[in-house]
Amino acid sequence: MGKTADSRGPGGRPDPVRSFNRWKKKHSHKQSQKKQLRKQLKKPEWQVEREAISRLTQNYEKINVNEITRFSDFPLSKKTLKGLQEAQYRLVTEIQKQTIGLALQGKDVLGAAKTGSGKTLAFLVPVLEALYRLQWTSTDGLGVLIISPTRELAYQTFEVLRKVGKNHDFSAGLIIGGKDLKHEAERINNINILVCTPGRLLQHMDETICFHATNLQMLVLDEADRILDMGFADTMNAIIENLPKKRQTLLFSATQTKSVKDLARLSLKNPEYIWVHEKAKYSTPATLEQNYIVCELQQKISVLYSFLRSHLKKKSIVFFSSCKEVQYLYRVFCRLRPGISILALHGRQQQMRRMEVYNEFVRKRSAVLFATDIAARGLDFPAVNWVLQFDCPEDANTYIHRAGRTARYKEDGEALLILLPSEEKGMVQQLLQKKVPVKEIKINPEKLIDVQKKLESFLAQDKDLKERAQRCFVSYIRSVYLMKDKEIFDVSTLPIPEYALSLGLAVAPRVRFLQKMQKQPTKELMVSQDNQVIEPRAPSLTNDEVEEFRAYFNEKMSILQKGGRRPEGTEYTLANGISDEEEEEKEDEEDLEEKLTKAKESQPQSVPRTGEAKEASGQFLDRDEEEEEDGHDADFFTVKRHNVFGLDLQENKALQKKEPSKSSVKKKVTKVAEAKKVMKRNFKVNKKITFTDEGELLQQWPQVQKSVSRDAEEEDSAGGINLDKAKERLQEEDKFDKEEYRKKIKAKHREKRLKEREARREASKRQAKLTEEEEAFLDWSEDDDDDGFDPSTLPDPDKHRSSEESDSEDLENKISDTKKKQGMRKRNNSGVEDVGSTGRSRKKAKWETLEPLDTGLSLAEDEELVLHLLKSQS
Ligand SMILES: Nc1ncnc2c1ncn2[C@@H]1O[C@H](COP(=O)(O)OP(=O)(O)OP(=O)(O)O)[C@@H](O)[C@H]1O
Repeated sequence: MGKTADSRGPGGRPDPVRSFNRWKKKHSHKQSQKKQLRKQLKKPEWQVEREAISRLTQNYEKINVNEITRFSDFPLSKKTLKGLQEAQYRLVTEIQKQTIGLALQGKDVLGAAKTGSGKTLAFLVPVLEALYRLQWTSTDGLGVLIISPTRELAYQTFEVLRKVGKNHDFSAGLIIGGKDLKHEAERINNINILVCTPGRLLQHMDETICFHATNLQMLVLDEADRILDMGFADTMNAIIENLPKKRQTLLFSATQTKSVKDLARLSLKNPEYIWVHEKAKYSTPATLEQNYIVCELQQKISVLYSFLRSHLKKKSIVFFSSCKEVQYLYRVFCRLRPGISILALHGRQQQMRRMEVYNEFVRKRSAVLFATDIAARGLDFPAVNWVLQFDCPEDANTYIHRAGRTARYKEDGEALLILLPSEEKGMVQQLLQKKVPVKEIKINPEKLIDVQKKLESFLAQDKDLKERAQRCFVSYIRSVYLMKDKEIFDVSTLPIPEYALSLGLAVAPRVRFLQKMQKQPTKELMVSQDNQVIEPRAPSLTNDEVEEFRAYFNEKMSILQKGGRRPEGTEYTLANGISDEEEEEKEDEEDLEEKLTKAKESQPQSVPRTGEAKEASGQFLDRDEEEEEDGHDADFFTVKRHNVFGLDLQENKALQKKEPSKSSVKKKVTKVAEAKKVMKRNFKVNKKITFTDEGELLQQWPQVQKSVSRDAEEEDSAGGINLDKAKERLQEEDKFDKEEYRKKIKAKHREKRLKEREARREASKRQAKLTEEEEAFLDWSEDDDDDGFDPSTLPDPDKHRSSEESDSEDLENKISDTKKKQGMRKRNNSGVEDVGSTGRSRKKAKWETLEPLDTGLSLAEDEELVLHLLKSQS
């Protein structure tokens, strides 16, 4: 009130002086604000940014998880927020809410949350902010490493990063292999955020000059439990060695590792464990409906076909345990034409094809993707309705990841697991332990469409398909054999012949390790010392053995992928970014498995290999196995196994010391002993005989001995191998061969000489003819002078020239012949050749020997004549 009275002048009118003062005050305040703004605008961008950064970092400590519902509730840079908004990310998910704040504060974080809950953004947002805070530029080099277990997952993460981080100025790169290493190497040094697979990253660390991670600020492991498991152990150890100790580390997965050992490897500093759904009733998304069916192995293909026929409008992923199964069944199902488009994704495809399939499946509204476990983790295909696990997953974690390809981020989805009767109890138990709610449902037998006959007819027409079926068969059996959990996976309970029939094969391909395995129980009975009857059981590998084997396999594959070259002092697990999961499906997997079987055999208690000869004549086909036989390393289990764990030299020695008894017990098999064994068996080599055009008999293989001592050898062949005599014989044979060779070479040279002379003679005849023609032409042109000149009547200048050239060559040849003869004579005289004088004499001879020599004699006679002349000259 008083204020109003004051501001008014007499008569209630406003006091103009006071009003003016008030206006002046307001105006000057506005002016000063404008001035400040103008001043700020003049500031360099980096300074404005720095001030904004300092305001943000001050707010980091004030983050209250309970108050956060949106990304904008976090103190994030405008660039990141803009990127998130443009990609339609506004509200945060639980894992994002709980981890982003901690990560912004610079803490090491282990985050676990159900599949499809948004873990990718939970680490990408802190990644962008970390580099923004430091005002990172391309000249600062590599700032963040994001490692994914598969190429597809790395690609997907990279795409999200590009989308969300598009307003930032950092450079991001994707290094996943399958591309030219050089091409990548040229760009890798300018990358600030690198999304990669472990193998390819290590390859660059080792092979790309100038590539280093010394400035690294943050390491992110997506699907951390997978990356830290045995399959990637060596690669990851080597990568970590190349990283600075002072850095921030973020680990994310739906099934997080709790292994202290793993975490120690990463040297985490007081990490924050965030298990979002630890107390949840189930470990899988609430919107995911999960069922399983139990059916016989031989029914599975028909079940799958019937399933597809009844879900034609849906988008489904079908998981198989091996690559060869995917390859075969994909082809067969394409031929069966179920009425839905089928795609296949596995580790043996070309990178381009893999990318095509991935993008195609993302785009499709209804389709079915046949895949191996390379598609099990992290992939975010939109709107997948069904996940069907055709083969039982190796453990509950794999189940969770596979099933998690559907029902992602608030969407619904269904998962169906197909179990064999022998797998049911163990697997269901494991799933329930892991809080996975699965219910059994029954197949309606009336709706089951049997496709076996169709498959049989396909295979009868197509040999290639049949071979694929055989490989698929062996591959599946092996995958079961190799499974760690022997309570669930028992290869001896599989209905082998029925399974083969269901694939369309009339006869089951031979699976060598199975045959050997079946023989083993007999041996066990034999070695039983306390006269107790031991139940025959399938020999199974211990978990450790399987793990060792897998790790060894990875290592081997990486070397193969690098073309067999392995830089000294480095231990690769994977190369070209091919994940362990992919590699498990490679052909060499089988090679190694076979090695494992062999290694087991080589142990003292293994079955003696008496049945080998019988097996060799076995009626069954097994191409893969035959290939695997080659190049097997008998001692792989002892020597290579040490490498698997990256033990240092001391440990190696210690291990070797511990095992002297084993090696001394084993008798060393020399080549001689092997040969004797073969001789005892009356082993006969097949002969390859061919006939010449004249009907003459020629033995091509094995080569018949031609030396003189052959008879002698035959005489004492009864007495076994005499090494000295064998050596002598070899020497004789060698001499004989050399002599033969010399003769052949001589004959060849002679023939060549004769041909050359013949050619020269021909050339000189042609020359004579041409000179005649030329003269005739000149005469003719003079006669027809009035009719005008027709150029087409001219002789071809090229021809003419070439004939001239050939003449001059001819001439030179002659000269060189003469020279040779002279040279021969000279050598004969003095034994030393004077290069200078030869050159001069050549020049001279060129002008002297112009006339072609035609004596009218035969070549041999010519030669003799020349020699005679030369002799008489000397
Ligand atoms: N805050 C968000 N708002 C909206 N959608 C989101 C959000 N966060 C993530 N999503 C979406 O959720 C889906 C799953 O996210 P993401 O792939 O990160 O899951 P994940 O937890 O990594 O799954 P997985 O364990 O299978 O790897 C994606 O399609 C993603 O776009």
